[in-house]
Amino acid sequence: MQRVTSSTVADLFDVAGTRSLEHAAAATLPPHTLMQRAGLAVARLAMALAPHARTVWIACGPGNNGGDGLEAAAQLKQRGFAPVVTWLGDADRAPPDARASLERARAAGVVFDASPPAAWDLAIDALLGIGASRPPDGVMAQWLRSMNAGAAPVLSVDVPSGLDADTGRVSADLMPSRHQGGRRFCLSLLTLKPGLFTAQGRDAAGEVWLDDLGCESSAATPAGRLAGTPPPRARWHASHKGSYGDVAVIGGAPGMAGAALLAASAALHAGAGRVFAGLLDGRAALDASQPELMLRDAASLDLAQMTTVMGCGGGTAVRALLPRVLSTAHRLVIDADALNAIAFDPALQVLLESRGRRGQQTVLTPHPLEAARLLDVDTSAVQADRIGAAQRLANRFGSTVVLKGSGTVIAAPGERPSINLTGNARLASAGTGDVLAGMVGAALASGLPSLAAAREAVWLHGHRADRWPADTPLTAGALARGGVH
Ligand SMILES: NC(=O)C1=CN([C@@H]2O[C@H](COP(=O)(O)OP(=O)(O)OC[C@H]3O[C@@H](n4cnc5c(N)ncnc54)[C@H](O)[C@@H]3O)[C@@H](O)[C@H]2O)[C@@H](O)CC1
Ligand SMILES: [K+]
Repeated sequence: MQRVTSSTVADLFDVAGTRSLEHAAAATLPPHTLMQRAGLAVARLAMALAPHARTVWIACGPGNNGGDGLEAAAQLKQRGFAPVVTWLGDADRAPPDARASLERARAAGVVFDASPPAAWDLAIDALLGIGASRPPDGVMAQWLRSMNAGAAPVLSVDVPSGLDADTGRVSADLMPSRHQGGRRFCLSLLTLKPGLFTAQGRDAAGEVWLDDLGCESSAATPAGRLAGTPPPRARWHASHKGSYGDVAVIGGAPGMAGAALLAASAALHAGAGRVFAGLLDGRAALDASQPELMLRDAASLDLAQMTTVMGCGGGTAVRALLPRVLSTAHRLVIDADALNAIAFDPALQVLLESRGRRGQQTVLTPHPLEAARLLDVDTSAVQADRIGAAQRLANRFGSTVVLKGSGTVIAAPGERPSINLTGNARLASAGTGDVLAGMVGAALASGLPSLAAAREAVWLHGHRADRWPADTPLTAGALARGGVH
């Protein structure tokens, strides 16, 4: 059993992949073995989370997820705990593994009840796993809401009940409250599922653990991966500012210069050799607080030699520069208003598509609304399948795509999408996206290929937020400079 952290490197398997692994494993093992291993793993984690628990409420559903709960109840009871099971199944219709675990729980003397105990020290949610076919309702939903509202920790078996294991969608009324409720844990069984790490999945699951039940995962193709910590990038002693590349930030239309200056600052502090700010606000001549930044007229920059970060605070003015930038920029990060301009202009889309064929590296950094515009769908369609949306965008435009939001997805044509696990809700503030664009620019300018550059920058951006002191406000300016100064 292992805890999943932002450094974990692991494959992610969707429901179809997990099912085929389950079948392959079950075929080589005596009957009920997988469920017994699953139940034991749940019981062990439960004991570690609440070693002094007097009452453990285990809510079990009608299928094999419920079977895991019943097995865990038997194991806990045998170890001196007092599990109370509420089971929504029917002994005559339960799947064989669950029925065997039901017998074991009964034989162990587990208490079964029709309704939850008056109080509990740990709740185990074994209502639905990867077999959820519709949003929970009725008694099941009521029990989930009780768990969410209780002060005790909640341990979800395999996935939080009602979570779409492939996409991370959960119906809003079953999400834990931000203001009440205990800590949340999820023990994913056999495989890690992508939905645990993106969309609402991270908040619904809480701290994720994996038990592979002693099974190999080579019999299925992963749907994605957790890429873990990027490799450190060495700076040679015998190097100079030209060794780390030039970044040109183009954006900052009148009234929005701050966005471009944030991106430029982030590029500078992320290690770019030289940073030019090509502001569309002709009035800005010097940023006195950042004298290292070289302010230039955007039209005068030789983009073929540089990495360009395009769009931060660009407004509509950025549109006129895009044909030249898309054609000539050797390495390019496209953000914010530049993405919007491309979404509404088929001619720009053709220019973007052709970059890959010319060997030019491109990273798109949309948030869900920008991604929706580029895909000509609405935001909810993007959020309903973030991994699929990121991959479609990458394929459509021949670019690396960073789909921002909880569980940032990074996709590139022909590559397995990955989900980044650094970062937290403190990044939900103005300007942090501009900072990320600048950081991707610096990574690209160093010579990293676009996918590696995107992964490195996204990881580092979130990592800075994760290390941010709790008592210090996180501002984009300080984030760009690498921390609190
Ligand atoms: N068979 C085994 O030995 C193993 C099973 N495992 C567990 O089994 C789970 C998958 O089991 P199942 O395929 O039985 O699926 P689930 O137990 O996730 O759910 C399927 C059952 O719930 C019902 N159902 C679906 N949505 C519902 C809803 N909204 N409201 C009420 N009932 C609903 C279905 O009719 C079916 O009876 C995994 O998530 C995992 O927890 C794992 O432990 C691996 C080993
Ligand atoms: K569950």
